Amino acid sequence: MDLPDHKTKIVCTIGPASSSEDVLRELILQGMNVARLNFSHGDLDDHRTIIKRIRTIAGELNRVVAIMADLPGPKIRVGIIQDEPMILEKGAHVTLTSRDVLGKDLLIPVQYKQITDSVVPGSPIYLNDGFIQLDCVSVEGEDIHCEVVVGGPLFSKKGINLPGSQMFINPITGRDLEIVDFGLEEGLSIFCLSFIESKEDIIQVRNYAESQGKEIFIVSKIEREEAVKNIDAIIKESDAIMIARGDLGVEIPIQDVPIVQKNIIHKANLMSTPIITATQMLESMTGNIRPTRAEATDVANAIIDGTDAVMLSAETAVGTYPVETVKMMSKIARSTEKWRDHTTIGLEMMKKAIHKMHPGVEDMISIQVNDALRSLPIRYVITPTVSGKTPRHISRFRPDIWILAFSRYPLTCEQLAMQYAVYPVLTRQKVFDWEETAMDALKKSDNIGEGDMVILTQGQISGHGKPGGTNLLKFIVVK
Ligand SMILES: Nc1ncnc2c1ncn2[C@@H]1O[C@H](COP(=O)(O)OP(=O)(O)OP(=O)(O)O)[C@@H](O)[C@H]1O
Ligand SMILES: CC(=O)C(=O)O
Ligand SMILES: [K+]
Ligand SMILES: [Mg+2]
Repeated sequence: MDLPDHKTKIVCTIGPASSSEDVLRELILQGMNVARLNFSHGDLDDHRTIIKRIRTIAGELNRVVAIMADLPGPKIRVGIIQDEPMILEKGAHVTLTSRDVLGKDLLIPVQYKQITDSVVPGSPIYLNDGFIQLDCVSVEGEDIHCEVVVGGPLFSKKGINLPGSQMFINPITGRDLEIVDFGLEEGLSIFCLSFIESKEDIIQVRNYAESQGKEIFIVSKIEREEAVKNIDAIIKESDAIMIARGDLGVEIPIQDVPIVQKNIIHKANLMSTPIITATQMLESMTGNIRPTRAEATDVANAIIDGTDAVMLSAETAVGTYPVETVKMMSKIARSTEKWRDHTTIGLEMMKKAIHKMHPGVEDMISIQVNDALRSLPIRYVITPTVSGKTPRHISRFRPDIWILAFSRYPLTCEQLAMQYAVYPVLTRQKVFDWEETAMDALKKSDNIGEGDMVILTQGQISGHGKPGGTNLLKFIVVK
């Protein structure tokens, strides 16, 4: 077992800068655990090729690399601008139009027919992740006349945000479901839902996959005010959460993003729901070999907040230094985790909060394990798992040793790839004696020696041969 030197997981968006075999291999070697494919960009054939390539290389390197399909959702975009960029000057008058035209002479096509119903005079309209701001002056047929409040260069296909305006598109689009079909055909199980507002959006996609006999793992992206309001129900219904700060930082006041991030991470930790912090983490490394101090600090703070994974977007999709960026992220993670190992603040807070909920057997097991880790020289926690639940429960305390999650299920292993401190190990055959299997694997790879102590969690198999919940802890001293 080739255990990494940091326990925070790294998600990389794969794009033109990172889809070659060489770069993918380096990304994996430097610490990428999850490859994110953004289906807002690229065509399906390209994505299919990249999926195959990632699987081949991960297999060669004997690493678990999860593949995550990020669905476009109802993101509104600018159409095609003829002479890019179109320069929008402060105070200028421009026209957005839902007509199917090429963008030129301060006329900007928009790929959302009902934009004329969504906005009213006075509505703010943000372009390009909020870098450009327009105010609606008047709506006339299919045209919206606007004044530029904050100017800048505008390129084709950039996103449009209409915070506070009523939207007339369902968060789950027909295109999203087509991509779910494609993903299922390619054997993917992890899907990110963009711009969802309530748990019903999650249920809709889950039911859609179920109607095809497939179980999927849903990462709910929090990037709308409505989703922040409904966060408790959304976490309950989701398999994982992503704080998608790119759109979120335009949809809600940017100064609220840090606190929303902290609150959502804490809630997700309590529910043992894996959480990804995304966007602009090392943004300046898209073009520079080193990040800013503020960016390095942002990555560290997200880890201290309790994030399971940190995500790279443009940095790895289109940046000049994709491999160096992942390397930098790994280094920041390692350094931050070293500090965490000397503090018990997180553990105590989490224990208190869990006792206040209605803890179950697995909650108590996870507390016991983490208490034991503090008092005994334990090297690993071994958690045989079907669904991934037990390793997730233990992981939320952010232990300083690895949780080795042995599973027969490849999809469970993939889904655990985004979980802090969890190292998934795929077992090829049905295992009857987990103690023997796990100890053999550890000894074979020199991860353990005589006198070392490990914890094994186990569940009982019910009369029907179905696995029950974990309810046993065993302390093993290696002989
Ligand atoms: N498969 C791809 N092909 C081409 N460019 C890509 C691809 N994936 C990402 N990119 C580029 O990388 C940039 C950053 O990626 P990111 O996933 O954050 O996209 P986005 O469109 O800003 O976000 P989202 O659609 O998730 O809200 C994008 O603006 C796009 O230019
Ligand atoms: C990742 C993403 O969609 C965002 O940050 O908006
Ligand atoms: K997307
Ligand atoms: Mg987004």
